[in-house]
Amino acid sequence: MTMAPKPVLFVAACALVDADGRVLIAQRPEGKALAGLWEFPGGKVEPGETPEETVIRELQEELGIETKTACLAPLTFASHSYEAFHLLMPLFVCRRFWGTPQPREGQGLKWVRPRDMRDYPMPPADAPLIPFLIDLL
Ligand SMILES: Nc1nc2c([nH]c(=O)n2[C@H]2C[C@H](O)[C@@H](COP(=O)(O)OP(=O)(O)OP(=O)(O)O)O2)c(=O)[nH]1
Repeated sequence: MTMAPKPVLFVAACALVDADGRVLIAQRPEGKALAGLWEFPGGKVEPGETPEETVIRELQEELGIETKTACLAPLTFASHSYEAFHLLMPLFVCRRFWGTPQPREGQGLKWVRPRDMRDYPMPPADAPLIPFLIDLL
């Protein structure tokens, strides 16, 4: 039997870094897929958007902060097969942003050191990204 090919889902995410080298993670709200897990802020790349534009939009919508393309540095990416789709997710690093992140969607927010991220359950696609943040910070 042949299987239907999985669609590739294109998501863009961002590691916001504070002056102490901690990274912001957000808890996925109830009702969404992977609810309760801690993730990097971000979301689906909409048609016509660059991944940088997606990150800038999602940071505004989810956290109420502003940044710009010049402040987003590519770090690495996730490529992970979930049951229903294959996730392709570039991860940017952002150290320069305006405003204080607020939980605009009622999500939990936490600033954590990359070496402590293992204490926060994250989606399976995210685990391979953590060593890159440990090396960077
Ligand atoms: N934002 C984000 N999504 C992640 C991470 N790891 C991971 O597997 N994902 C998955 C979960 C979702 O299947 C997908 C992101 O979609 P989403 O549902 O959060 O995106 P969105 O905000 O555009 O969604 P929605 O309002 O349409 O529900 O990527 C991560 O670290 N950050």
